[in-house]
Amino acid sequence: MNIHKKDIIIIGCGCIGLSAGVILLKTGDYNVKIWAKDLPPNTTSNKAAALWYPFLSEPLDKVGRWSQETMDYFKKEIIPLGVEKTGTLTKKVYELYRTPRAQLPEWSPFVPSFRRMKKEEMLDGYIDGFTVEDGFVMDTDQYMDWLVESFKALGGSIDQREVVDIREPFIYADIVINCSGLGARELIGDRLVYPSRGQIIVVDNTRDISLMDEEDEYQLGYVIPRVHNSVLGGTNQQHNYNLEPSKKDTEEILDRVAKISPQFERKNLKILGEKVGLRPSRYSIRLENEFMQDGRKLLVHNYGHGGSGFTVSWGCALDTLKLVRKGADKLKTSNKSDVPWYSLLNKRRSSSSCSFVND
Ligand SMILES: Cc1cc2nc3c(=O)[nH]c(=O)nc-3n(C[C@H](O)[C@H](O)[C@H](O)COP(=O)(O)OP(=O)(O)OC[C@H]3O[C@@H](n4cnc5c(N)ncnc54)[C@H](O)[C@@H]3O)c2cc1C
Ligand SMILES: O=C(O)C(=O)CO
Repeated sequence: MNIHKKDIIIIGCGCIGLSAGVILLKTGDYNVKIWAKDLPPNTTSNKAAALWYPFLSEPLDKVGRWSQETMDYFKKEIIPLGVEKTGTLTKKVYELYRTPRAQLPEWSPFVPSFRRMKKEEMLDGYIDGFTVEDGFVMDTDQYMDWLVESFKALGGSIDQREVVDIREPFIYADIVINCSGLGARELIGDRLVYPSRGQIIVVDNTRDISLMDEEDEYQLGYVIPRVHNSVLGGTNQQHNYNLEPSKKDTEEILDRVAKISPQFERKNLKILGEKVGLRPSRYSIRLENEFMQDGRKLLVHNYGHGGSGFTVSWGCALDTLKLVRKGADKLKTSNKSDVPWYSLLNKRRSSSSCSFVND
């Protein structure tokens, strides 16, 4: 531990916490430790498909910028390392509709390669759609393992431990990053974050294009080709905490993807497994500073990424660094005569009493 660097504790070892940790460590200004209840492969992040595509997350203008910054980071820092290392493959993506879409997605102005699909690209049964030429997909287990390796190679350390009281990590660090995903509901009492249950099916063959039928944002049909297999999805069941795969959902997903193209009819597929994850949904991704303990401690919130955690991860990590820098400058130095931290423990706090500082 280098005493000239500021100590930071990140709560959470999903794609959000790990990306933030890598960006902070790359500056050379911080000692970074992750505390997390669950480690890969037992995080929501490991249950994701995953492809780069803004989905089920707000606010769409910021999601647009964060998505483009993430795409730029992948192109510069990750894809050149090769698929064997990172499990990341570039794959064009088609978003398909059976009804006309007058409006372009609000995030699209931020993504130069975004365009409406041409007639000749359309699949049977669809009349409208969008495409991003330089999209990419991650085999999430392989990608998460690479993220952990990268974080540790930069000097980061990971403790598997649950944080029951948000004030605990502040005993050891003046700056804490809250990347707890759905856990923020309990950790800081944010009842605005809730689960959107997603079930996926892993099948044996890979394909050349990611195909997403989001005609109905709850009855999803998508095929996401990955390195060694493809992922079929999916479901979007809000406030559903069931982590067990459901036979009914599997059957309905297979019916929906068969409608995308006859090549995905179940007779042509070999099911390798099913996964369920609870997307950390929130009306808006929370990425902001909160000053604690009379301004002597800084809590940076980075959670609530819904269906786009991977898609915005590096953009949000870069903004986390900006927030840390801005917040650290404003921290009051703790002097010894201050009230000791444990005397605050009997003052229960609800999130509504937090003083949010939007930087
Ligand atoms: C089926 C499915 C498909 C998806 N597909 C895509 C996709 O194609 N593209 C995309 O961009 N996104 C996709 N997503 C969304 C993406 O998975 C999430 O947005 C992302 O995983 C959120 O990352 P996270 O790090 O915030 O959360 P998580 O991965 O849940 O990590 C949270 C971490 O915080 C820890 N934690 C929580 N509370 C505490 C506590 N009190 N003490 C200590 N540690 C704590 C947890 O243990 C964990 O380590 C998909 C999601 C699902 C379910
Ligand atoms: O199911 C999801 O959350 C997606 O982002 C599509 O892969």
